[in-house]
Amino acid sequence: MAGNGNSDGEFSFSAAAARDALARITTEKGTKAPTSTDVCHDDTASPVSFQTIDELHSLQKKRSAPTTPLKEGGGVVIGTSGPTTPVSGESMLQSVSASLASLTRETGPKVIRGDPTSAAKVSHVPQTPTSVPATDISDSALKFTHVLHNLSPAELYEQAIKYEQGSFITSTGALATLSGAKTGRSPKDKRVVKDETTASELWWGKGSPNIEMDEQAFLVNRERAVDYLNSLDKVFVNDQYLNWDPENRIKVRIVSARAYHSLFMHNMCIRPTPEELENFGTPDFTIFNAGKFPCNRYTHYMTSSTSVDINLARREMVILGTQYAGEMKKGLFGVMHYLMPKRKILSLHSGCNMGKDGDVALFFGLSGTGKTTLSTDHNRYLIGDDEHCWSETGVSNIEGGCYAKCIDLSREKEPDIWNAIKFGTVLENVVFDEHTREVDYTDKSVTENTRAAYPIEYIPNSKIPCVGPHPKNVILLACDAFGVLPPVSKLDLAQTMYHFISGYTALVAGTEEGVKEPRATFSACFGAAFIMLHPTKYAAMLAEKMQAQGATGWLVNTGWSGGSYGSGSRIKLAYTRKIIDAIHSGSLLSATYQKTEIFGLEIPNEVEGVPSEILEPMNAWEDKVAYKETLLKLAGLFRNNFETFTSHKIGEDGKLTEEILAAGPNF
Ligand SMILES: Nc1ncnc2c1ncn2[C@@H]1O[C@H](COP(=O)(O)OP(=O)(O)O)[C@@H](O)[C@H]1O
Ligand SMILES: C=C(OP(=O)(O)O)C(=O)O
Ligand SMILES: [Ca+2]
Ligand SMILES: [Mn+2]
Repeated sequence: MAGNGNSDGEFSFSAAAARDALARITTEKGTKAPTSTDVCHDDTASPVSFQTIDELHSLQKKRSAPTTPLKEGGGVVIGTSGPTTPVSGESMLQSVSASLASLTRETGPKVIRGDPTSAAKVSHVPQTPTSVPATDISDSALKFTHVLHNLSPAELYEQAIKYEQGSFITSTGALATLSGAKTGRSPKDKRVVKDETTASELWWGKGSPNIEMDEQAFLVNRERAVDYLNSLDKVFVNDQYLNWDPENRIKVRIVSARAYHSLFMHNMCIRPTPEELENFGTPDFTIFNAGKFPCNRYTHYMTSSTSVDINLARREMVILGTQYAGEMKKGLFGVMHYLMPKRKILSLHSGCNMGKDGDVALFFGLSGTGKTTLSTDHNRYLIGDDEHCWSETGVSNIEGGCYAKCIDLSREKEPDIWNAIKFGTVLENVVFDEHTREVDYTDKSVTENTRAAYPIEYIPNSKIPCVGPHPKNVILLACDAFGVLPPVSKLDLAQTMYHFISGYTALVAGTEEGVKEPRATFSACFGAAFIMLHPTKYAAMLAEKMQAQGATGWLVNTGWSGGSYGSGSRIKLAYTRKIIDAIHSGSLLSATYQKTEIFGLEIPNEVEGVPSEILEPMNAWEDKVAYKETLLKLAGLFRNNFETFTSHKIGEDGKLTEEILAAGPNF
């Protein structure tokens, strides 16, 4: 019989022995309380060291060892039964108090470490010792804010389940949560403070994701968020890092109201060691996530009750009116798109993995094109699924976790993602069986954008630390729902830049209301929503790096074949994986190629494991006239989109700019 661990395969259990193991009940009556020597026990039961239920409970939890001893009577409050983690204590609390301080009143919040419901003896936390005129004292200054600092996943589970509606443990141990009314990002509600510096540095105007607000409006929203957070019994504070490149690591602090948000960022950012946390000091960037609380439309620049505001000068981000956790991750990505190019480092909206021989591939693409799915490859080391940096020395992941789509997730097609959905993983907006807690990944009742956020080490072949050498292949992913782009084509540098700047994908608008026209999306650098500078700045850096490293560009269509959405079908994931394998191995480089009309793309005649009929898209279409019309239509959309860039020079090289302009469709 399997499972009992006996080497000879036998299982034995003596009922008599088990009965004897029970401590005997003493029935003796007497005035004196029984001592351990009075209690009759046999040699299999050990003496108990507790006399009361409270004592028993106090034995259950061992205090986490702080890396430095906390001062006796030093004023830092540590909960005895509330969640605790080893940190620097006093300096951390003072730093958090400074983060949470109102900018309009003279006294900051009083902060205490630990859960407000814990039985901890609460003593005072030292505040900035200013003597405040009585008229400036407000009730909010008299109140304590409990700080739950860098809790562990287990502690965050307990917080979520106790206090946040819609939090459940699924059958595989993940934490199912609801993100509330917003189940995706709100790009129209993004605001960036336009000041003297950012006015000239950032990309503003048509096509730009940066919608302006002024410093004053930012401060109004900041105060709103901080007052909201301080009005709560407790706030969660995460101190973590971005970027696995140690030279260019950024310290981030996330202050939030929900355990869901804290666990999400615990998984998505880089987790500090206890020693690093102790020496964390002042963060480089702080998020105030008050997403449960709306912004006020009477505030200048506000057009809805949602606002995601970035102030680069203050190094702060404020979130009001959306609880979708992805705002925090992608908001920080935007900040990196500003900070990194200043250091001559290129930030990339791409997945990244590495083969056994150290060959690195980047996977660019808009949402839903396959960055996460294709970078998670059992035969390769995962460096990251979404946000990277490319510096003088190679690539590094910005994050410490992955954020995978779960809709229609299957164990067969995506085993590593499937297996990563376990204890510690945040599962957003999925539907599950109320009794078994088994998740139905096909259910879109809450949203189609169901997600799993897990630490990168949950993928068995992740590369820790998440860094690698210079990329050999740069793969541009497009999910072409028109079905006219080839499943794979090899690009020269000018074509790579043309398609990088275009940032094309086409998805289907609404799958529910029957067959609809695919909608083309062009998003510069495959991530216009997150870039801060003009797209040509990133493009020039990419061209320079690809040229210097001799990297090859590829365009891979992970969308439709044999017709547009409705008549054709999505290219099988198994075929796309074969195509990607052939790129990684280098075998696709030695294939014979032919050039397509209009787009001028080089397509291979053969790819191992892929039916050759589908490699030239026209072959897969029955109606050749419809194919040609659709192709021309898409070419027109590309041309219109690129018009805004025709007046821009890419880098120093005037020749490259001309070549890029010529690398688009010809018709
Ligand atoms: N041929 C294909 N190539 C890549 N992904 C595919 C393919 N067919 C279906 N899919 C599905 O499309 C989705 C791709 O999404 P994802 O990898 O999360 O994109 P991104 O990370 O770029 O936002 C996944 O749900 C995946 O299962
Ligand atoms: C989290 C996101 O990334 P992606 O869809 O590319 O995985 C997003 O765009 O909100
Ligand atoms: Ca994205
Ligand atoms: Mn992704």
